[in-house]
Amino acid sequence: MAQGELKRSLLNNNPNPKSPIASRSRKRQKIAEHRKSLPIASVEKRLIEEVQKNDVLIIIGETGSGKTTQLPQFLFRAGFCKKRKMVGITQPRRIAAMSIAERVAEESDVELGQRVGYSIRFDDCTSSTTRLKLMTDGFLLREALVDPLLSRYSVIVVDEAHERTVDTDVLLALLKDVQRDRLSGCQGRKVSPLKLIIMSASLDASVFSEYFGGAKAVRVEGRPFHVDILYTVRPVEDYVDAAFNTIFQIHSEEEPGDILVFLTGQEEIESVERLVKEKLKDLPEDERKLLPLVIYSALPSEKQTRVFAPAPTGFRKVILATNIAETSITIPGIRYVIDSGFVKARTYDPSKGIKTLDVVEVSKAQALQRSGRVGREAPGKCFRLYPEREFEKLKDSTKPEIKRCNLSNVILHLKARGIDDIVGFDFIDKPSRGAIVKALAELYLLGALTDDCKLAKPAGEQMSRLPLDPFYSRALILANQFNCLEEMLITVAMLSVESIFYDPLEKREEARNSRTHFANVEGDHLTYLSVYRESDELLEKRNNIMEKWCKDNFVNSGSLKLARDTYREIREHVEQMGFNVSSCGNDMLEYRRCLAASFFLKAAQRQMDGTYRALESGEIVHIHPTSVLFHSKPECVIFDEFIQTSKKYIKNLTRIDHLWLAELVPHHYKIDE
Ligand SMILES: Nc1ncnc2c1ncn2[C@@H]1O[C@H](COP(=O)(O)OP(=O)(O)OP(=O)(O)O)[C@@H](O)[C@H]1O
Repeated sequence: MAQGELKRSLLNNNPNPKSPIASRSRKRQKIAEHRKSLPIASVEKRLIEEVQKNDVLIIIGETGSGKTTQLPQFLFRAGFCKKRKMVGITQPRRIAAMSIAERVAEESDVELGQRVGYSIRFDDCTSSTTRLKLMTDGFLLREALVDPLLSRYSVIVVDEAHERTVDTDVLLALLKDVQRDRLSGCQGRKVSPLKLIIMSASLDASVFSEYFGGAKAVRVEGRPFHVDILYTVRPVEDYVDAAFNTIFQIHSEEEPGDILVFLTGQEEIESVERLVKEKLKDLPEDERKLLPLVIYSALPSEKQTRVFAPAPTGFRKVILATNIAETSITIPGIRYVIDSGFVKARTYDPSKGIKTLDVVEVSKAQALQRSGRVGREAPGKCFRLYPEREFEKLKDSTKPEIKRCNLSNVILHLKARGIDDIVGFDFIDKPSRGAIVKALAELYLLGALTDDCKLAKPAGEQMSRLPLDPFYSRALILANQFNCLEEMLITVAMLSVESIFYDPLEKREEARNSRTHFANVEGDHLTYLSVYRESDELLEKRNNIMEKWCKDNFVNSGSLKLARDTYREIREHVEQMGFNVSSCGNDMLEYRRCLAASFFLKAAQRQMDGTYRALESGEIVHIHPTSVLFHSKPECVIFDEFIQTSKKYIKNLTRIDHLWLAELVPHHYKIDE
């Protein structure tokens, strides 16, 4: 964003500049009073003293006690932003970084993007005057590649550390190094020491304390308002049904106030949204004032932020959310939370390269965070759709993501920072040796590492600079040689977002029929290319018909928009790397050969019985029903994803000639004798 440019209001509750001065000052006064009443307000002095005394401080406080919004302002007041230094506050999620920045700007009575700003992928709302910067932990990790000492920051606050995302874990490890390097005046530069604050409401402080050599932990006692926790008497048979019934029970029996419902994924959310809308049609006029809204990660930011806007007068909002709304954020007006007790969790089996997406029980820490979305502005209620005895049996916390994900990206990042001993690296929780070895081997085969496991030049360096899965980065580097970079940029952008197409359950047939004109016999990658190109032509004509076009073709408009943003960002990256973005025109053969050379570790061959064998792992797999190749079943394909749901499926496929593999990747494949 251009310096100083103003950002739209996310929360829709910024003072209207045209409103009378009196109302503005009333609002300011209200905010000031509210801030004073927060539990953290009474310990400002003590917290600042602790930060001054300790290089690493762990702060644990109840949800809503004011950690995230107040601590940055305390630090600003205490002088940590003097000499043009910044305080950086990281969040695991984009939506939290944006909405908290807006709240802190409002409380500080400054324009967003000036003293208080945020930086997330695709959206930089900071300026040269920014002193308090909210960002995702992934964003700070990338910044550390450019500025290894993070020299512009005096303090980094890592918020919601209990989530233990892979980015949080790697960031904490790097920050430990940065602190040491800054103390020892590394790289001949004099940089003042870096303070690190780790925060959460549901943190096992001992893990972090030990990791940082006995770091001090302080507790902020108290929460703003009481929350009633209600459990079911017996386990429910179907939590989606139970959630639906609870929404209407609250709507008819409880005092006014909005409802936040935690479900597991987009499909579930859409189905409850539909059910709610249908039921509302049958209700008498005066009982219909319920407004369903949805929020999940595949929605573009501007749609996600709709949940923050107040409901029209007399209406009650019911927000159907995934765990994206579980931590950090305050959605004004929420008085009731419904916790299904379930979440979708990703795991990865490195030996087979297979991802699993399972619906699993939440941990106690997650249940606590969910109930913590109420009781922030007023007393609230949390309806847990499971009995109390089931709650007691839940795991305390979720398994750290680093122990259940593909490590290629992490390793590439560490290598780019000059860290070569990955097995000996000081992770908070060490990933298994097998997972590390597998990722190292994969990176070597993809050309990112040399045979002595050093970052390969230039390919490995280029791959580490691209904010992408290493397979996609390789595809872009090769596409530069195959003269199909334009097509590959689109492909990678489309593959980087969640489900471009949506198939509503009751309209599955209609959805598939409406999309047949995009379908390409060679596979899904070319099909995505057609969708993108058609949307390009449409945008050139008229922007406002895009939504309708998406609806008619069952294209997920949110995902398409994200893909278009991703395209622009990656294009900028590759251009900065000196690549010339050329197109292969109609020569799709070269494009498919490029895909084969890029995804050669994800190739599968048809078997006599119509199933496929993944050449790398030897696993028997099936073409996913959403693929355009589901019926034609070509002899050999490359795929993007290997995922286990009801069966082992391969998704996003393109037909290739198996002889290409030996020709294009002779170091890995040999021609059959
Ligand atoms: N956007 C907002 N609109 C209205 N009130 C808000 C908003 N953001 C924060 N608040 C108020 O400020 C309080 C403190 O919020 P803050 O996010 O700092 O708490 P926290 O301790 O970090 O909570 P959590 O552990 O859930 O992240 C909330 O309880 C709420 O009363």
